[in-house]
Amino acid sequence: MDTFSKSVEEMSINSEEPPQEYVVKDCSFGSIESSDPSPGSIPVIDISIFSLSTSHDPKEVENELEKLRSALSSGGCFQCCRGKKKKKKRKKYGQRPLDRWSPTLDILAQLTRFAPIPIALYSCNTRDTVYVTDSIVLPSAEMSKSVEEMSINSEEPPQEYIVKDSSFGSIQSSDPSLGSIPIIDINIFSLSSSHDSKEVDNELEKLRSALSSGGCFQAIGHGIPSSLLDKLREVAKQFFVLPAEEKHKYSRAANEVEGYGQDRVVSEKQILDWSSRLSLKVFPEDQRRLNFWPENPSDFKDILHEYAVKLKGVMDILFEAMEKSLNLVEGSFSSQFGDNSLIKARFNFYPPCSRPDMVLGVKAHSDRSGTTVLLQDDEVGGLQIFKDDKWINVPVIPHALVVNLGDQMQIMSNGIFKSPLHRVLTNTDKLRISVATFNEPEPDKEIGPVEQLIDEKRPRLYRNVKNFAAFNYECFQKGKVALEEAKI
Ligand SMILES: O=C(O)CCC(=O)C(=O)O
Ligand SMILES: [Fe+2]
Repeated sequence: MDTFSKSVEEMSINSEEPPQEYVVKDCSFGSIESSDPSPGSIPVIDISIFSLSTSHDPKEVENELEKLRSALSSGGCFQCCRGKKKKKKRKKYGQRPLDRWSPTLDILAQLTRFAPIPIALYSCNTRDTVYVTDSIVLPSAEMSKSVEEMSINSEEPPQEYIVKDSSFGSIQSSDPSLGSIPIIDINIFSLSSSHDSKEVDNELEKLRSALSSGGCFQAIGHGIPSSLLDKLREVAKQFFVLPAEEKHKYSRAANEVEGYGQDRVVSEKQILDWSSRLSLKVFPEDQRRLNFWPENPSDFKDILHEYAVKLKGVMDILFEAMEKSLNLVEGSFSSQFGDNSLIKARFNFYPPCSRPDMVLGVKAHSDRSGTTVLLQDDEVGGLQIFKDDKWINVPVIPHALVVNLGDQMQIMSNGIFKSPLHRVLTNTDKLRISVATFNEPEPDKEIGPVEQLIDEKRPRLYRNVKNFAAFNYECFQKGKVALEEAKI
């Protein structure tokens, strides 16, 4: 089977010769043993001194700051330790979960108050050793004001938010194209419905056509009570309008996805989105990190849980219908997600913006998920899908759910179903809320085009992939598009 190549762990265990893709041309760096160890040439800095909560005397702080300035302006690198703790026996292999770095990252974040430097640092161990596990970038934007604050003061968006050569106009001025996103009654697909087979076939054909053209439709008849959808939007709004200090209790770490915050910044050139988000993993249930689930409003957790359980049922109906619409064996898609597939919820909050002609709520992207189900705001539009070479508005239908496919379904369907490019426009006077839920395969499960969809007329378009989330992130950092990179 054609797969992404073996992991380095596998090759190492078998002492295999590294394949061509790993070989650095014209290499002259030798192995780690043969390079000059130069002990002491990378300064070691005790960053706990910079923590706001410590009581070091100002002289000590100044000394350490000077060491920091000198390290960063010479080599641009240092090893950090935190206090003078006893040396603990370190595990031979394996990294700490990244959330354990958070206290260190917080101190590093505080550093930018002292030193206005873009810090590109690495996750650090508690004592003297820098493990290069995942680089984090804390450019000034990440530390600066939130979009909520700027919106309240009607501030002009800073440079980092301005989309160059923007021509998207504001939502009011773009072509409404009502009706161009199909509406599908998914109740017809549920086992308990009593529709005749002709009706079911018609709706399956509508589904196939929607997903293989725009990759998107509005689902009605999904069975989730309207009152629950209203409550979900309401608790989301209540959370986002809380004071900043309250929301910051749930802030995500700079190098993590879960929690409250703005864009995860991976490059200095990145244009920022005019939105705040709260991202939470809801399934598998035992992987929930409840410390990120807001206590305020008090019914937030229960409502999200209730919605998530119902949504899982909707996803099951959708998978079955998608398989049927392509005459596939039952489970062709769903079995690729595994028994412990992930569902992540992302609450999006778009405050009004004084320059909707130059700033986007979310820049154009396709979702990396398998399937995304989106609850839109009940009044304010903004979502646009790129279809037939133009951006079209997704109309607001208060109790419908927008279904758009993600990249992994495009791969599994061998390119028959589409993962649409979409974006969100801002507006000058109304805030907008949406709740996106992303269904993804278990990270360790290999996914790939369903064999039944590969033939001479339609050869295999994509390789098999594992952990598409990580692959996608890697590509994003390099300015590449994961779907393109997964092509054969
Ligand atoms: O807010 C929306 O309508 C869409 C949000 C979105 O595309 C996302 O969260 O991936
Ligand atoms: Fe999206």
